[in-house]
Amino acid sequence: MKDRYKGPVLERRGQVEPGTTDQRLLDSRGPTDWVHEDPWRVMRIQAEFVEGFGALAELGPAIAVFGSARTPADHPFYAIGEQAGRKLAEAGFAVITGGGPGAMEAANKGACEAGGVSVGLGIELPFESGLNQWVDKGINFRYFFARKTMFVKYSQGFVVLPGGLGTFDELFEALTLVQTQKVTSFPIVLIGTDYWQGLIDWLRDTVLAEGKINAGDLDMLVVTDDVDEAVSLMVAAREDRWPDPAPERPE
Ligand SMILES: C/C(=C\CNc1ncnc2c1ncn2[C@@H]1O[C@H](COP(=O)(O)O)[C@@H](O)[C@H]1O)CO
Repeated sequence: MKDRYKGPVLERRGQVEPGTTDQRLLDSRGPTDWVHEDPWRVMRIQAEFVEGFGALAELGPAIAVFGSARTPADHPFYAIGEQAGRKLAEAGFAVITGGGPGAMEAANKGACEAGGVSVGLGIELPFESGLNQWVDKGINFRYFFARKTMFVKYSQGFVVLPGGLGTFDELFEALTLVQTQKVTSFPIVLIGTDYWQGLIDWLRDTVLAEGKINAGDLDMLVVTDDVDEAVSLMVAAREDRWPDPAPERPE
């Protein structure tokens, strides 16, 4: 039996697969199981990174706004989300959200109505709701981890409105990246003191007290009810990072 090379892979004896790669590509009558297998998924994952990087590369300074998908349009936090989107846009930031309903929709609406750049990074979910109507540049991701890379790579700060597990996931990922110095000068502002105070107390009284974080780690978080304060912190971080003239993002 001859050696068989498939790209860099050598196959011999019982490991040799019948047919050639070209045959498998061109033979439409072949089995289709491969579309559900990991090597094919890797290509789709790669494609999500390529699409995301390509679509967002020239976005300019941007802030991600996170928050509950379940915030109703008549809730005060919807109005605060809208205000945050609007004021961030007025300060010259693109606004990036998860592109879904609730607090995400509110921030996109504020940014869009203020004439800013309103971005939605949606996620394919079993109970699909699609990108909200206020997203002007949208990408729908299959994979959470590819989508999360985009939030961090293309935002210079996070504004976090009250939310549930999805919001916690995004918040704690950002905190971990700052703590481990994977990202620098990255302000994280939680809006809604009543909502977040319990978490802050637990982080201080239990997590810090048990030595699981350093006192300085708590300084990563600013908690406020004031959208203007949140926006000012984002502007100050932008000025620190790109002091005059207008910001140009490094790769
Ligand atoms: C629950 C419903 C729709 C969910 N649709 C979502 N679309 C886009 N992004 C989402 C969605 N759900 C969660 N996310 C992400 O997590 C954060 C919100 O999660 P939470 O658990 O609601 O706090 C948000 O920032 C998104 O990035 C139907 O109402």
